Amino acid sequence: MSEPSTQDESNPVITVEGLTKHYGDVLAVDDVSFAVREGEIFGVVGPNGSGKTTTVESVMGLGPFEGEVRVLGLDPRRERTALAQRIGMQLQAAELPARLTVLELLDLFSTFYDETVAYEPLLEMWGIDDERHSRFEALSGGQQQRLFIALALLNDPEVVFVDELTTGLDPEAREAAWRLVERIREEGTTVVLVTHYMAEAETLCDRVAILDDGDLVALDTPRDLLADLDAGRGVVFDDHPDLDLDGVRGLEAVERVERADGVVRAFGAADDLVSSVVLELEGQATPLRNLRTLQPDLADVFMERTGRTEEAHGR
Ligand SMILES: Nc1ncnc2c1ncn2[C@@H]1O[C@H](COP(=O)(O)OP(=O)(O)OP(=O)(O)O)[C@@H](O)[C@H]1O
Repeated sequence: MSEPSTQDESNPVITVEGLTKHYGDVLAVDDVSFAVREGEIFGVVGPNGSGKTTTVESVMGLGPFEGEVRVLGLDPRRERTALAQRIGMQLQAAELPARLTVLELLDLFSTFYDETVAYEPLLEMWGIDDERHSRFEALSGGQQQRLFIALALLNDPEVVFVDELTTGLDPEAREAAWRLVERIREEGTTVVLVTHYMAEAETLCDRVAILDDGDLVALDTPRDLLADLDAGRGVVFDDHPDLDLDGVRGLEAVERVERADGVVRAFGAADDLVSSVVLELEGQATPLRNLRTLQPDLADVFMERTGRTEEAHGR
């Protein structure tokens, strides 16, 4: 989980107030408000169709919306051209001409900006300097990710928008992409990260806005969202007919015991939950098997706020 954030709270780089967006009869974003602080990784999280892309596209000035939005002090509807010079957007593979080389792509995207950084340090920094003459289609998945980031940083933006960077990547490539995002922030750039992976948001983001069906259902640091959870933590182990759970049920640390599907789950918020359960069951003839802990995560926060699992919605 991220360390407590150290951003300047008095200086939001993005403010969103009452953002509302309809596509015909579909209410895609419903009265959403939040602010993004300078230097943070801000997550926009939620299941498919919850309104993440619509929110971020509105903030970038792509298309009309209702409400008030300021990015770096600019109104994205009236000052979109000026804003485009100061923000970075991560593109999707499908948006790049596959046969162009890395240098040709940098040339192409440079034409959008009044000023760009020098290519060579950028390519070196993201470890694709040896690939400058390679076609996009010939790059490995990891090299493509790094090129997306280099292109998004070509105009030395103050805020960069990263949308589903890790969708479809295997766990190792995903972690490598996370390190890239952290590096962007280390260079002093504010990052707005769109993802439907709750675990990704929990790992990477200083604060997250969780959307569901166009509504903002939670906004805070992952740590505080988890601390507010009623669910507490849990311990789980294999069930056995000879296990007597009365003692466990009576423990001060245990708030609830569930016995179903061949496992026993004991929940509670106390730090000594695990140790007191283990101690209580130690004397019994049946040994504890497959003991493990259950830590609540952002998916539990989503479930508590919406009454649904994220998978159950919009897929
Ligand atoms: N161009 C469009 N025309 C009509 N409806 C749209 C359009 N774009 C999005 N929507 C609808 O608006 C809602 C929010 O979509 P949006 O793409 O913002 O969600 P999302 O959280 O980014 O989802 P995903 O992860 O699938 O991109 C959905 O109901 C979607 O079907």
